[in-house]
Parts: sequence; structure tokens; C-alpha cells
Amino acid sequence: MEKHTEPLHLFITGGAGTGKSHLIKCIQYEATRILAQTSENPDDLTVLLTAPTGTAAFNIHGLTIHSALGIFKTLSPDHATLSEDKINSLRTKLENLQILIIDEISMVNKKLLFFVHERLRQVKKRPDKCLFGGVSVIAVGDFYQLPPVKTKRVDKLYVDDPSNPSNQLWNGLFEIAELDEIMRQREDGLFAELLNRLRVKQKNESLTLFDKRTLTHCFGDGPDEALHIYSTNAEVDNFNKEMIMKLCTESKLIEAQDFQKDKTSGKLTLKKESIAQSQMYVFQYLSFWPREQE
Ligand SMILES: Nc1ncnc2c1ncn2[C@@H]1O[C@H](COP(=O)(O)OP(=O)(O)OP(=O)(O)O)[C@@H](O)[C@H]1O
Repeated sequence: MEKHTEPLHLFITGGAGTGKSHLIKCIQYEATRILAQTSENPDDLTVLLTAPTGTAAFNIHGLTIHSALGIFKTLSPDHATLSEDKINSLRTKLENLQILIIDEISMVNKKLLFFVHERLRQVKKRPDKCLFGGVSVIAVGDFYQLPPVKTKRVDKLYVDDPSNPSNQLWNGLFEIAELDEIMRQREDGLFAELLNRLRVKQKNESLTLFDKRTLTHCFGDGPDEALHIYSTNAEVDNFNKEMIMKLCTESKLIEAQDFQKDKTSGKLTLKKESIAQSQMYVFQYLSFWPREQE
């Protein structure tokens, strides 16, 4: 791989289960291996795997964008530039970074992407116009999935708004690659195709008769150990209770003790009323099982 190739801006998209996360792990592995050959120190961090939330980052064994690039959650303009001290310590970690991978890009808004651009530019000591400081960016995700929190429509990445200076960081810049084969349900083609149709459906569009039939056909209890998904908490509780009763043969009554802080002394005191409530709660669940003979 040439050391000074033009930076890549690639958006990999596709519906749920098409293998986006799987693919980026492969890209990270291969790119790290290849770039290690051109680095002076093979242990240099050349590829960074990130996601906008902790859960999404955990799923790909990566870091959150905020922690990886020293970005504050508030995204306040005061923090767009880091102090020299902080930027230096970030620079020691990222000075050889060549590829930034961002998973779940649908949850990133224009402001956050601007902070990413700014931070990389500072780390790489590049001028304003140098997009993402010359680092290649591979964004992965599906705009039909979760949107960014508390973001107006115009601040969403895919909304083309030339009046917004951050618009140029996404619209017209990223090349699109689409994965169109669902890998997660690959043994059930009919169901996978139905999921693809649901993906692009509007709330006010009703299901076709064919799709309704396919879904009805999917109803069933399945094996007990399989993950069950219900639409209400009451149904979840019922199923959990049933399973507990099936699996547990012994019962124990545990007395709960609830404490509260005394406003005058500041000490914790036992709360009388709620003990009864707690006991009832425990009893409600445990009384289904046969009690031990006293
Ligand atoms: N090329 C492949 N061959 C076989 N299995 C694959 C392939 N790509 C992905 N998978 C499997 O398909 C499942 C879904 O993949 P993955 O989680 O990467 O999809 P995704 O597009 O990121 O989904 P989501 O949008 O829901 O996060 C995983 O179990 C993964 O191991």
C-alpha cells in the first residue's frame, strides 16, 4: 500500500443483518495488517474502530467516538479545540492513524462529524480545508435504523443542506457501497425479504396480505430456551414467571429491608411501610413454588 494515497471516504450501508459489523471487523484486521508493513513501528495505531454509543462500540470491540478523540458529550463550541496539553497526549496515540472506522453512522449528526473532522485536523496538524485531517474515513450503518438523539432533521447527516458548513463533510463526499444480502436470516429467505420490505415502509402504509400471512406463519412458541420477544412488560413477566417455576424446584422467602436517609441526623433508618411492600413483592414471585415443610 502506498504511504501517501488520497484519503478514502466510504459509506458502507445495508439493512439489518447484512453483515456490516462483520465486514468492518474484517477491514480493521486486514488494514491493520497491511499498514503495519509501512509503519516504522508495527505496533502503531493505524486503524481506529469507533461507534457513537457505548453499546455500539462494545459490540464491535471498539471505542466510542467521544473517548477515542477526546470529544465532550455537550459538543459545545468551546471544546472544538483542545488545549495543547490534551492534544499532545492524543497526538502521541493517533499520530500514525490512517483509517477511522465509524459504525452506526445513522446515530451521528452533522455537529459530531464536524468535531471528528476538527479533532483529526488538530491531531494531524493540517489546515482547515483538509477534511478529517487527511485520515480516511469508513462510515458504516443504515439510515433506516436509529437516528441521532435530540437532532433536528436538518442536522441529520443525510439531509443535504448546503447552507450548513458541515454539509461538505458528508453530502457528496462519501462513496456508497451497499450490502444487499441478509446474512442473519439467510436460512429463511422469505422472512429475510419481508424484513427488507418492512425496513423501507412508512408508518401509515399497511402490510400486504402476503406479508401478513408470512408473519402469522412465524407465530409460535418455539423452544423454551430460545430468546423470546414480547411487546409488553406484562407478557415478559408472565413468560419469566413460567420459566422460573419450571426451572426452580426450591423456594426461599427473602425479607427485603428498605432504608431511607433521616433528614435531621443524616443516618440511614429502616423504612417500616415499604418492608411490607418488599415482602409482598418477593412473596408474589416465590409463593408459586412449593414451600419447604417446616
Ligand atoms: N459473509 C458472511 N458470511 C457468513 N455469515 C455472516 C457474514 N457476514 C455476516 N455474517 C453473520 O450474519 C450476522 C449478522 O451480521 P452483522 O451483525 O455483521 O450484521 P449488521 O449488518 O451489522 O446488522 P445490524 O444492522 O443489525 O447491526 C452475524 O451473525 C454474522 O456473523
